[in-house]
Amino acid sequence: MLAVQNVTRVFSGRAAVDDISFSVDGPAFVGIIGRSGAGKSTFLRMMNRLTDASAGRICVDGRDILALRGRDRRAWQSQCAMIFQQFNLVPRMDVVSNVLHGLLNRRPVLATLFNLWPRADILRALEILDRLGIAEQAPKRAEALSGGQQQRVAIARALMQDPRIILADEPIASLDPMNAQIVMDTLKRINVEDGRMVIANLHTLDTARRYCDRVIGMRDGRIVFDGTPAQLSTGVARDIYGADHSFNEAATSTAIPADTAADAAYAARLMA
Ligand SMILES: Nc1ncnc2c1ncn2[C@@H]1O[C@H](COP(=O)(O)OP(=O)(O)OP(=O)(O)O)[C@@H](O)[C@H]1O
Repeated sequence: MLAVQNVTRVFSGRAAVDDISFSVDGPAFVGIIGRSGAGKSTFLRMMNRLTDASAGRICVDGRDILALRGRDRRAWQSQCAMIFQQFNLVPRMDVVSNVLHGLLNRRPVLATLFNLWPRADILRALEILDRLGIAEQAPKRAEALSGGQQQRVAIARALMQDPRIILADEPIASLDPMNAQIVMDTLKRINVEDGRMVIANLHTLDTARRYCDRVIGMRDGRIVFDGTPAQLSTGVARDIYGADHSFNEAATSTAIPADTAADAAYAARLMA
């Protein structure tokens, strides 16, 4: 399904992503880990065609998406939705309108400018919000929601595009542990129930181990680990992060403290 072949991106003579290759056969949940500056965001941005590659190919079902131009490039961008650490919602706009903005490229510009959406689109947006457990937030301004709720709105906006692949760039880096779990559970549900591939840049090892089918470790633009969560030992993690023996996994943990069991139960209900 996805074949990344010798992809490189150079900025000012320095490779941010340096000749990386890997392939993914089915709609897996892939986590990319590595310390700051390893090249994780640059890779996701190349996948989404927000950043051009300097060399290489990214083939999806045999088609090199790096070669797409104009309308084909925009069509690809709507098939591969992006979720960001800072949610990137329009803060003063209501939630349902934010979700509808997932359709921006597919509806007449003038209509979207005046926030005039077909009834079927509005109903679909509400259905998606309901699925993600935040339908009651639909009329509120996005800025009135908690971080976890805002990230779920961003996921709903992504789903509105009906994408094949969801790219998530540090989706939980700004969230507290409980909201981080709800957002990760939501992404996992979409992966499992809808069969959409998820590729997520993650900054915590326990999250990568818990949610991913496959983990790719990057260091200085290169892939230095590609395996299952079970293979991601502390020693391997130390290599990926370029840390010495003082490297402490717990410091990167987003585990939920025991006294928030009720919140965890709520997250579990969402998964049911
Ligand atoms: N537009 C740009 N112009 C110049 N250099 C860039 C640009 N984007 C990224 N870089 C550089 O490329 C390298 C990789 O950056 P990237 O953001 O991909 O890393 P990352 O692993 O996602 O890190 P972080 O977790 O901090 O976002 C860094 O050295 C960064 O400074």
